[in-house]
Amino acid sequence: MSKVAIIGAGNVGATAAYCVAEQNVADIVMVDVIQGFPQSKAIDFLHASPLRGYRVRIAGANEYEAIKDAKVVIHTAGIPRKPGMDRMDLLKTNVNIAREAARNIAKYAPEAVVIAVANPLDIIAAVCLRETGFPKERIAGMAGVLDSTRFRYFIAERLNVQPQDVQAMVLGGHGDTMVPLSRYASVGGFPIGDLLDEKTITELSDRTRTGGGEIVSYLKKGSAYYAPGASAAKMAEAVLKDEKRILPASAYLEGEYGYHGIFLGVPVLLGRGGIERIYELELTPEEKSALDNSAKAVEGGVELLNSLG
Ligand SMILES: NC(=O)C1=CN([C@@H]2O[C@H](COP(=O)(O)OP(=O)(O)OC[C@H]3O[C@@H](n4cnc5c(N)ncnc54)[C@H](O)[C@@H]3O)[C@@H](O)[C@H]2O)C=CC1
Ligand SMILES: O=C([O-])CC(=O)C(=O)O
Repeated sequence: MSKVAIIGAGNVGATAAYCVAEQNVADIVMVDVIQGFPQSKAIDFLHASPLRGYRVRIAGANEYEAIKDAKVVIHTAGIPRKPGMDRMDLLKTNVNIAREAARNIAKYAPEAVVIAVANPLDIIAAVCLRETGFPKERIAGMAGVLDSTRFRYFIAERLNVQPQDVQAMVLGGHGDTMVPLSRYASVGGFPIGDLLDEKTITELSDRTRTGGGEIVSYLKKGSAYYAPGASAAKMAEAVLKDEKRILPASAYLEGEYGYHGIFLGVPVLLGRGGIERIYELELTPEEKSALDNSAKAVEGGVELLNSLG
């Protein structure tokens, strides 16, 4: 059976592990710096297996060696934000953690597809690319799946329909400048513009942009993890099963959409090889200008990253 390694067994990492277990397609190892912590999660998940029906091996470890030969590595290790903080405020701490993790991924799991999750997401994905030396296809940032699932849920809630019947795509960086593409959103095949008025669509787009912050302001001591964990697991499944899913993900751009040398959320084809294709959508001038604004925010983060040396 394939192996999925999850770096960081905290809220997002453990939730991702639980969701991956339920897919029943890969053994799981969680690595965390806290002694005993990932081991406790692993045993707890195994106790649930008679109830939840999975038959995979689940282990916890404090040494990176445990990720040996993983096909997919989900990098969640890092601090979450608290009220009043921006995701970029996490940069310095989480870059150091990501550098160490990425070097170990390169050492122990050199063939892996890496799904970056820790924030600031588009910057942590860049660190994973630089420090592993992997081809760009094998580094994918998880943000668009989460942001889109939030947008889908808000639309479904408003229309009182099955959330799975709502399709929507959120592009751009994983921050408040992200770009919910309402023009491409649909419900059961109908464009949402046929079902909702402009004011409502704007309201739902705005709530999507600040969806993470809304949870931080309620939770106070951390950030969202159920939907983020499920989103990372969905990406892992696409890779493990070679599903060829079209999903939004943070991908390294070399000219696509006019951007160079940054990770940004765009529609991709996700399969065994990681990001097997990047789709370039036709954007209206308004959409392109919103995406430019989002790319600028990511570029600011990359400058900060470069200044760390
Ligand atoms: N991309 C996205 O859409 C999302 C990203 N996040 C980000 O994910 C990260 C994790 O969030 P949570 O799980 O809620 O935090 P958490 O604090 O619950 O878990 C983080 C874990 O990382 C571990 N850790 C720290 N340094 C480590 C190292 N060097 N090696 C291995 N493990 C290490 C900690 O011991 C802790 O258990 C945060 O940066 C958060 O902002 C959270 C939600 C969504
Ligand atoms: O809001 C945060 O800091 C965590 C996150 O990225 C999200 O939930 O979208």
